[in-house]
Amino acid sequence: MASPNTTANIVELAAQISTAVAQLQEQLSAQGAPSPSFAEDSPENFPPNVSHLKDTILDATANLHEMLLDPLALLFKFASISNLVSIDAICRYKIPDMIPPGGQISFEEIAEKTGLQKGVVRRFLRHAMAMHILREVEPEMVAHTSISKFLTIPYINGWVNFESKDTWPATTRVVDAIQKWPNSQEPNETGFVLANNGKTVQEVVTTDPERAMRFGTGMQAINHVPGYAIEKVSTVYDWTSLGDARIVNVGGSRGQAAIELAKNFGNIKLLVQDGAGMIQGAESGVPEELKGCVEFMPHTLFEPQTVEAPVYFFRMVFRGLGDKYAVEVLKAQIPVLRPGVKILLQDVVMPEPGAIPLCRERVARAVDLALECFSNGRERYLDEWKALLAAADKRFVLHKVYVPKDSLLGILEVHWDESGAGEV
Ligand SMILES: C[S@@+](CC[C@H](N)C(=O)[O-])C[C@H]1O[C@@H](n2cnc3c(N)ncnc32)[C@H](O)[C@@H]1O
Repeated sequence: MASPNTTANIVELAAQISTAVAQLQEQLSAQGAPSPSFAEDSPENFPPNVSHLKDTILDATANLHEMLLDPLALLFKFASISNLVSIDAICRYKIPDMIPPGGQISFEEIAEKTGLQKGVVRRFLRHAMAMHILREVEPEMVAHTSISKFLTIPYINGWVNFESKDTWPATTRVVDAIQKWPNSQEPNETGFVLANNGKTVQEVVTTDPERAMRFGTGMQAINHVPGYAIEKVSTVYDWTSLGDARIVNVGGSRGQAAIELAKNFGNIKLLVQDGAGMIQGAESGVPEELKGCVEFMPHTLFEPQTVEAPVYFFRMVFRGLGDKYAVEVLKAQIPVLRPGVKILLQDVVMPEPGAIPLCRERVARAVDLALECFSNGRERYLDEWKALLAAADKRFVLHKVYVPKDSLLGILEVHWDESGAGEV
């Protein structure tokens, strides 16, 4: 199925843009929200009720723009690895932090503060400015845009660092890894491993605290992806329907999602399981009033589950695993499963081409390749989820899929059904 947007001609696209922009402006004005701009105080997000208009405009403008590019120009736009050079440089030297809010700084001063030659500063900055990151308000004087202001958030700066030092070198080796180990599902046969002297992500983060910190900071930035903020975990599923349930949160990291759920649903208790290193000291992050509602237990994904509970919750765990390992994790839960137990998988159900706005589809497909790069993990289409469950045991029955508006991070509700009656 081809993306429907590619069939519109330039006049139709221009008309779509014109109509949707007028509607967007009308809605923003009615809500007293500012018109989008690169001004440094421009809000990061639009009001949520205009997201459909934003999607329409982003898709139509992208299609119009890309339709007008020559083939080489289009390839250059998407293959342009030099973009990360200037972004890396300005973040590594923390240049956005040097600009006073509402003020400006000269190339000369930046050169003094960074120890770089002024010509080098100018080169990096003007490249970044061509992407709307920073602006030259008068010759050789630099001020913020909304984008450079965003880069002053410490963990966003940290995410750029992660992208430059960890993601980028590994990504350049993805196709090499596929050539070397075709169809591999092994976490030690990836682009990341080729770029890191044979070490897996797990080996790197458990032996190198500086890099572990970078990975952690990189993950924090995910909160800015629509639907991925930890606060959203409470809204994506009807947790009250579980009653006074005890939930085992497998691969629950340091309890971020569990704490969020405990805050909002006083009647549920959560046991967070993760590797011993990951949960070490995590109890101290549980707010006083939630102590006893969120507990921790060292437990690896592949060990047979030992805790009996009515609900098992996995958030963004399966996407990091190839099918072979994902099946093993499901099988590891079987010893404690009883009829009616729910297994909630919060992960992405990959959309078919054209099923969601192109701007979102591109993000989903980019993340899918990143999962390949880091661990031979993957996003899964609905039929692949079903096949995965069936491969583990036919008593894992998919009951329902919840996909929130504006996000792909949904919940697959799976029941342990000894009748093997099939999905609803
Ligand atoms: C992408 S993170 C998701 C973390 C958390 N569920 C969340 O949503 O923020 C994957 C989690 O799986 C855990 N994990 C990966 N392999 C594991 C293993 N073999 N045993 C235990 N935990 C593991 C990691 O430590 C990490 O916390």
